[in-house]
Amino acid sequence: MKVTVVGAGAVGATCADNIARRELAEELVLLDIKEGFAEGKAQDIMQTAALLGFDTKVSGSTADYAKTANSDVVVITSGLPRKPGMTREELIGTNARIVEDVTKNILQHSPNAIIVVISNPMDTMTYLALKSTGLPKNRIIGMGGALDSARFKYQLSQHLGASPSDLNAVVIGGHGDTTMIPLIKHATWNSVPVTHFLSEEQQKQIVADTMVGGATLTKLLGTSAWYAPGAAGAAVVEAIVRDQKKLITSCVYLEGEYGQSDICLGVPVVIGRNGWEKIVDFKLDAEDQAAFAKSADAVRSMNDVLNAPAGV
Ligand SMILES: NC(=O)C1=CN([C@@H]2O[C@H](COP(=O)(O)OP(=O)(O)OC[C@H]3O[C@@H](n4cnc5c(N)ncnc54)[C@H](O)[C@@H]3O)[C@@H](O)[C@H]2O)C=CC1
Ligand SMILES: O=C([O-])CC(=O)C(=O)O
Repeated sequence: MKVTVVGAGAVGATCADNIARRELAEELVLLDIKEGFAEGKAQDIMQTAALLGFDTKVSGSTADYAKTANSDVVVITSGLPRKPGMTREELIGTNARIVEDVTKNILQHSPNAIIVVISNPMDTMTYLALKSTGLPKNRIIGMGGALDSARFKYQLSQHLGASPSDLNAVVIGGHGDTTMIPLIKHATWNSVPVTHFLSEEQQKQIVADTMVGGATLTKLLGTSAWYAPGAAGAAVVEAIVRDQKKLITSCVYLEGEYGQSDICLGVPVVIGRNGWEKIVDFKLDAEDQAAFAKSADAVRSMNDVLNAPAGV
């Protein structure tokens, strides 16, 4: 398998590092627009091979897309990250241009690639990637739910004193500070509902802290996070290249599922060699369904910015 990661910054390089050390590809190309940057990151990762014992061949490229030719999976992380006090949505103007340009270049050399979009605002960038390329919908996957669900499990683990890997919990909806929906009523600690252990107050706190997980780290770091985002991107790549049929909440194109159409939003999907292969459209209660509709409204108004005359 050949994987390309576009953007060799914090998230792209961390994602590439995870892919290499877990040998998710035989060949891995890092590409960046900044002269020499991707080559440098690739060499640095390759110099861990003797220490960590992996055989993935990692190389870098300064915007030479020919080197990415025939990639099976392409992860797009190119674009600006937010600074403290900003929302992800404020990145739309610059990042839309970058994502549209990168996707076009990628497909010229890898027409069959499955594309994993990470750049923010991710729900709108996923929609843009789909609409601007006209690719079959199953080949465009936005990564947000994998990360938000991992953060949800982290918050739950802190309150429960539980191992995060013992927890089952998902976040659906948009990947925004106010649009994500941590489904706490469905979360379990090895099959026992977490609501059994937590007060109403604690549950509210966990949901609120999960929703601003990215903003909290941005404030602490001065830029947005990369370890968990990079690992979450690699988890989606792993599900594809190993044809795992994993159920991972991801941002995909909806055509009536969860009552929404013509929008990309986070829902549980089965991921395998064909990209996202199936949406699991399970019945939400009235409260969660209303939250999903509200989340869709917010993402749809961001998508509308793409077509606005003064937009991108
Ligand atoms: N979906 C998610 O869950 C997450 C999304 N993000 C988003 O991922 C993106 C990247 O974040 P970081 O890696 O922290 O930023 P960064 O600034 O460290 O790296 C971005 C890289 O993109 C490169 N780049 C810019 N334009 C390019 C182009 N046209 N072609 C190729 N490379 C180009 C830059 O040179 C830079 O090296 C941001 O938009 C951020 O908001 C970050 C974390 C989680
Ligand atoms: O918070 C940000 O801007 C980056 C991101 O999407 C995340 O870490 O969830």
